[in-house]
Amino acid sequence: MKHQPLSGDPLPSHAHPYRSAAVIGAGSWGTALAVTLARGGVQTRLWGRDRAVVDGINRARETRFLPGVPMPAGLNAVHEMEAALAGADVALIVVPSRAVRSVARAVAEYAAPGLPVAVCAKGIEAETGLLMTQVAEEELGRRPVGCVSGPTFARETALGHPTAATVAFPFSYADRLKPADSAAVRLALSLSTESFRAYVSDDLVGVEIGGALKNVIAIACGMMTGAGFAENTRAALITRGVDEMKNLAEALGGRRETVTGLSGVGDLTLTCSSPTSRNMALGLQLGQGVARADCFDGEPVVVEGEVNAKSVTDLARRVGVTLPICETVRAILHEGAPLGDAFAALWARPIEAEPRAMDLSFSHPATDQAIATLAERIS
Ligand SMILES: NC(=O)C1=CN([C@@H]2O[C@H](COP(=O)(O)OP(=O)(O)OC[C@H]3O[C@@H](n4cnc5c(N)ncnc54)[C@H](OP(=O)(O)O)[C@@H]3O)[C@@H](O)[C@H]2O)C=CC1
Ligand SMILES: O=C(CO)COP(=O)(O)O
Repeated sequence: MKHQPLSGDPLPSHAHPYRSAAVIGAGSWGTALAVTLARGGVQTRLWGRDRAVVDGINRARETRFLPGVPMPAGLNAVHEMEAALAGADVALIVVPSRAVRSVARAVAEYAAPGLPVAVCAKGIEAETGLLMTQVAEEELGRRPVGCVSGPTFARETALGHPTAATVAFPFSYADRLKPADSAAVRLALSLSTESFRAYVSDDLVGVEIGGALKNVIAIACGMMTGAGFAENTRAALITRGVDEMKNLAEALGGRRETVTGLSGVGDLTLTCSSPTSRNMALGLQLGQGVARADCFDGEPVVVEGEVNAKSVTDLARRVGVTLPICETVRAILHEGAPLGDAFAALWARPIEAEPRAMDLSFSHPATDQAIATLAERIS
């Protein structure tokens, strides 16, 4: 039953959205999700660790994370975890991936037994190689843990641009008997408004691997674009990136077809297409030759693909999957490889079959000279 896809039917009409939600993390994505829930009529408490941000939301009804977006009625910010979780029907954890474990631990202290928790961070834990939901599960004990993922720039979501995302939770036997009561269906309904559509999945691995890898591949797209290459290059990276997602998802027990959905191809397309993406933006700057310390004018910015270039390749190596694009980004960001040489080597890999099923036994015709020429063009 574990890997049986849900049907494509509409969600059960007798399902009810949650009445109240706690959103843990008052940055740009946490606030955008809280705004979305509140607009749909869910009483929403947004927990932030920065008192000034919390006060700004409650008093001025605005936040520096989403300038110009008014906070709707039904959304209140709090600074105490206990207050955020009191009476909540569902909780969303929306902090950077490196903070998910400590925040989930704090949530576990006050969350009601059985409270469903959705993790909205994208990444793999560096120290353990665990998916974000697995990290949260370790801290949250017997509470159902799922995720929300998809092509969702926070600002566009908060401004009400039509947006879609996937809500994934494991589907137990009881959930299959009564899908209307499942956390996935109820959270999807809670998030759905006239501008936000939520789809439902039971394939957490497939969904989370898409979210973790797309950031790394977006850095690659940015690097190549920044170095002066154009649309052919970006399309190749996106398409071969999908292959990397599928292979890793499958090796970890996820489904290849999940990768073709919003959380995989959808998010990869978004993130690799726009400098609004912080991952793409980092790649663009590095490709233009800006030193890492000077990127984003030296401001600290959450770039999940940077740390995850290492964690996803560590994980892939452990399960015997090769991720050539992610390995290239890792080599540049973490192993001091010159950008031009690393991308030249990526393009000079042995010729492969597409799709994988075909066996090819000849080797790549590229000579050392051809590699050197491409490396020179990039650097
Ligand atoms: N922004 C987007 O468009 C989207 C982001 N995401 C994902 O959401 C996650 C969060 O990103 P995003 O909201 O954009 O990041 P932001 O930088 O906008 O906000 C991060 C928030 O997390 C808080 N935070 C950081 N570390 C901790 C910690 N140890 N304990 C408690 N709070 C902490 C920050 O608090 P402080 O300000 O005090 O540092 C801040 O409120 C990432 O994994 C990202 O990939 C997913 C979809 C869309
Ligand atoms: O995940 C995102 C959109 O879906 C946000 O992308 P960035 O973190 O690259 O800005």
